[in-house]
Amino acid sequence: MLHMKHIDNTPSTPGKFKMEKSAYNRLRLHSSLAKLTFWSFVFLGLIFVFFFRSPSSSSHVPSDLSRRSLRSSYGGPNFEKRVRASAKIRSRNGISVLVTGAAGFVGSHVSAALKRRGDGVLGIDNFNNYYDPSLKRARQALLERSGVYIVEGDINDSALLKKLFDIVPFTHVMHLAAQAGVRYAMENPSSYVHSNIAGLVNLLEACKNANPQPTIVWASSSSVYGLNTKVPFSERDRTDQPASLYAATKKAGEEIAHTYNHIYGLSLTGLRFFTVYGPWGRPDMAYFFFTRDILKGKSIPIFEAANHGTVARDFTYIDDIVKGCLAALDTAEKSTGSGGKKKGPAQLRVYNLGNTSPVPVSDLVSILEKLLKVKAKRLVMKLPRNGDVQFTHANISSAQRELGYKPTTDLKTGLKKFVEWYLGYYVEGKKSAQ
Ligand SMILES: O=C(O)[C@H]1O[C@H](OP(=O)(O)OP(=O)(O)OC[C@H]2O[C@@H](n3ccc(=O)[nH]c3=O)[C@H](O)[C@@H]2O)[C@H](O)[C@@H](O)[C@H]1O
Repeated sequence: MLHMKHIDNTPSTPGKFKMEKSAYNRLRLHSSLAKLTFWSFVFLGLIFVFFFRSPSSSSHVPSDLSRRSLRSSYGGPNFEKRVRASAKIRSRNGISVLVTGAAGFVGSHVSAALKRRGDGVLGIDNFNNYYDPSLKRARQALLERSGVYIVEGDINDSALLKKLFDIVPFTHVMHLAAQAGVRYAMENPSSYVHSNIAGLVNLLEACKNANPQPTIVWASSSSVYGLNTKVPFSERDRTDQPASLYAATKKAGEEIAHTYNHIYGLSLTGLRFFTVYGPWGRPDMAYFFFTRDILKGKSIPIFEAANHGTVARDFTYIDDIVKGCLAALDTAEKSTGSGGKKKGPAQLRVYNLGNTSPVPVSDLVSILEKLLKVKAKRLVMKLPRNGDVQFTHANISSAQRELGYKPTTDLKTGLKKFVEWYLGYYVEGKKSAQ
């Protein structure tokens, strides 16, 4: 009102008042029309957004990945049928397990072993290209033949995880999806945070919300012992001086596991794997690319510590690791919570799964030379400061006592099996090793 009065009584030029007033009225009419048009557009825009947005893009779905996944292959009766069939328990006292990273090295072996003994197994894997994805596809094809379906998706996709738990009341989760490799962390640090931290939290969120809550067994790493010098490494030793971001994310995973156990009553068992090797292994690991490069006649870098110090690893054969994983699943207690609420204290465990006999890297090369019948071109180099530690050695007394874990394969026997597989897969199979 005051505003109007002020305008009405303020002619700019004498004699022009009347005309100015009608011009002002026209102006007001125009501005009202403009406002009306503007708000109509806003309103229509809101209606458009409301009706045409994907139903899966509601607030609990965090990323484009989630939207894409639900729109495309996930969902529908055929998908649910495949998921249910794969997770179906076929033995008395069997368990139903969601295996993350099922197309990976350890994941594919564990999935196959569970399926063989009649457990229900559903895999999930994002098939990323950290190493040759065709090897992951070949593992997938093998599992497919034994009735294990691997859903192609990321553990960061909470809508997908929720959907899987809605379809199957998994009793257990075997969490093996991770960004592995100690040296690659300097090249791509965020992939470690994405998979080993954000992915783990996302998975634990899905597990804690599930009803019933599953029991979780997951892969930690020998690298958490970092720069420790006291050997063999025991679970009671300090783990607060990691030498790589990989190790730091695995250590963080152990603390995150503690939190979810404490707040939500999730039963959690972390397994500290010691340099796992064997058939269908990871091409980024030394024993694997040494084999490839020895056969190609390329030189191989062999690390040594200061003053010609030996670099050694407690190399552990895949079958021994698989037995440890299954024993951890079988001895784990149930989670105590339901639908996000803790009902009582739950089990929280961590075990070393190693071989207990460290072997110098130069000896590993000698074994490969004999098996391949080719002399290696050795290029001895100083251990780079990019994540490697000088040695690892597991004390496995806890796993022995509580899981009945007893490794039986020495490095020579295990590498023989690896080389047989390698030659069959790459040389006879005429595939190119990348
Ligand atoms: O136990 C683990 O938790 C980790 O094990 C594995 O790490 P590592 O034990 O470092 O295996 P890997 O790279 O095969 O090097 C083997 C040896 O070769 C030496 N090495 C390596 C490369 C090279 O060019 N030359 C060399 O001498 C090197 O110094 C080392 O002594 C997994 O990759 C990792 O994901 C994690 O699971």
